[in-house]
Amino acid sequence: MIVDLNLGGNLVIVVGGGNEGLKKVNTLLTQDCKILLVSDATNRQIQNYVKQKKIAFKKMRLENANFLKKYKPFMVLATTDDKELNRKIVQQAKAMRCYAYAADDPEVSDFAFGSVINIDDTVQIAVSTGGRSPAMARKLKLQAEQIFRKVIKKEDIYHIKLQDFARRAAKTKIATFPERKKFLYSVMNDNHIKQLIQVGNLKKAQKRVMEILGDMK
Ligand SMILES: C[C@@]1(CC(=O)O)c2cc3[nH]c(cc4nc(cc5[nH]c(cc(n2)[C@H]1CCC(=O)O)[C@@](C)(CC(=O)O)[C@@H]5CCC(=O)O)C(CC(=O)O)=C4CCC(=O)O)c(CCC(=O)O)c3CC(=O)O
Ligand SMILES: NC(=O)C1=CN([C@@H]2O[C@H](COP(=O)(O)OP(=O)(O)OC[C@H]3O[C@@H](n4cnc5c(N)ncnc54)[C@H](O)[C@@H]3O)[C@@H](O)[C@H]2O)C=CC1
Repeated sequence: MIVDLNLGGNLVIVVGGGNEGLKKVNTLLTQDCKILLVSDATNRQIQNYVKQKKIAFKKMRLENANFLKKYKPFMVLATTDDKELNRKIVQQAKAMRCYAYAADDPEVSDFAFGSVINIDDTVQIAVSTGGRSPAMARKLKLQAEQIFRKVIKKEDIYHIKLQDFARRAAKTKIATFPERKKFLYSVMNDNHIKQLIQVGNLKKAQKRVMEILGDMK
């Protein structure tokens, strides 16, 4: 089952600062969470993230998973190349009731990663083969990406941002679901809004949304 997890600003701990650790950090940086990386060594890209204060880093050689007890993570990702250590980390994380993942052990992980197309941090499209072939998931993602980047236009991204604005306003100002739904579709189909979005004028489009909302009362 593919779900879109809400990390809700919580702490995610990534153990291991190699290729897999970096991949996970890159994914997490598109999400709303705090990131702590624990590893005895890292690569340059990770060091850049630390310098830019995008992630916290603890340089540590681990023998076991006891260090986790000092934290209150929402999710723990074990990405070292030591299978035994990754397992201990997953066990400890589960004992602490957080989501646990090991890069080398789909059996014990609470979830798997899909191969994700990320368009402007606004639309995400995931390909999963359910663990059958990660390499094929990646290949299909690359094929699909060419198509999706043509189909999803800049205007669609603006419309999503405007819908976000309009739904928030609707939730406080329109009492029933059918009316809110009708309002959101009228925003999407409004010719004036379409024109404003074409020229990238989100501010004026928001003003027009509030006018439509006012007219509904
Ligand atoms: C189950 C899963 C759990 C998880 O880790 O999430 C998992 C597990 C494992 N992958 C392994 C190997 C490879 N993984 C990749 C690539 C990706 N792996 C990803 C996801 C997943 N990998 C989950 C299932 C997703 C699905 O089936 O759809 C992607 C999609 C997303 C991501 O990692 O973020 C990302 C592409 C991202 C992109 O670029 O778009 C490649 C290809 C390459 O590197 O070129 C290889 C080598 C070739 C191959 O094996 O296919 C091994 C080691 C096996 C061994 O030791 O031999 C394990 C562990 C095991 O199976 O035991
Ligand atoms: N899920 C997936 O898609 C994939 C999973 N893998 C698996 O992921 C594992 C990790 O792969 P890579 O990141 O490429 O390895 P890597 O060797 O690049 O990175 C391992 C990292 O763990 C750190 N580390 C190892 N032992 C440690 C300890 N005791 N204490 C603190 N830090 C420690 C190292 O310093 C290094 O930064 C591999 O075992 C492989 O089986 C590999 C490729 C894809």
